[in-house]
Amino acid sequence: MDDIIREGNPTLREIAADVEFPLSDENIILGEKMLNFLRNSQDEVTAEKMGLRAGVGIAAPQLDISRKIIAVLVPNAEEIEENEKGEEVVIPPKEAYSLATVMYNPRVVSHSVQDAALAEGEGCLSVDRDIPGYVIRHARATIEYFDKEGNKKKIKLKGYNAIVVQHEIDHINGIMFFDRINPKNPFATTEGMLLLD
Ligand SMILES: CC(C)(C)[C@H](NC(=O)Nc1cc(F)cc(F)c1)C(=O)N(CC(=O)NO)CC1CCCC1
Ligand SMILES: [Zn+2]
Repeated sequence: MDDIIREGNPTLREIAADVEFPLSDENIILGEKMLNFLRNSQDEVTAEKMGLRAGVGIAAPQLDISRKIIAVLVPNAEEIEENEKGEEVVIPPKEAYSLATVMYNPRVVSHSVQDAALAEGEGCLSVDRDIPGYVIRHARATIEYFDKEGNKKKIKLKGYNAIVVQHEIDHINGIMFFDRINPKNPFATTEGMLLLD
C-alpha cells in the first residue's frame, strides 16, 4: 500500500470505471486492503513502522487502479475527563468510528445549497506539499453507493464525514482538493459557508 501514486500521475486525473456486480473477488479484496491500509495508518505503532500518515480515506485511483472504489475510516475522538482527584481520565468513544466502510460506485445524489470547508484546509495522501486555502464543498450531501454484498445504500452526511466522502468521490472523478480552492483568493468564503474545525 505504500505504492500510493502522487500528483502528476495521469491516473489521478482520469474518471475511474464503474465496478460491475456481482463484484469480482479482486474488487472485494481490493476494498478490504484499502480499509486495512487506513486501519494500519491510524495505528501509531504500525504507522510509525511503515512511515504512514494517518489516513481517513483512500480511493482506488491513488493505488493506480482506475475503478470507482473508495474506503473511509473516520475515528471518533476519545473524551478526556477529570476525576475527583483532578486526574485526567481518557474515555474511549462508544463507537470507535463515525464512518468505516468501503463504497462501490459512490456518487453524490443531492446536496445542500450551503457550502462547508475545513478551517485548516485539506491535504491528500497523493500530494506531498501544503496547499493553503478553503476547499469549498457541500455542507451536507446524500451519497448513493453499493456495499460489497451489492446492496444499494443511501446515506446523508454532514460535518467532517461529508468532507471526507466528497474528497474521496472527487478522486474517482479525477478531481484534486486544490481544484476547489479559489485561485484568486484561497480564503474567500461563499455566502453562508460553514467553517469546520
Ligand atoms: C492527507 C492526510 C493528512 C493523510 C489526511 N489525513 C487526515 O486527515 N488524518 C486524520 C484526520 C483526523 F481527523 C483523524 C485521523 F485519525 C486522521 C487524509 O487521510 N486524507 C485522505 C486522502 O488524502 N484521501 O485521498 C485527506 C483528508 C482531507 C479532507 C478529507 C480527507
Ligand atoms: Zn486525497
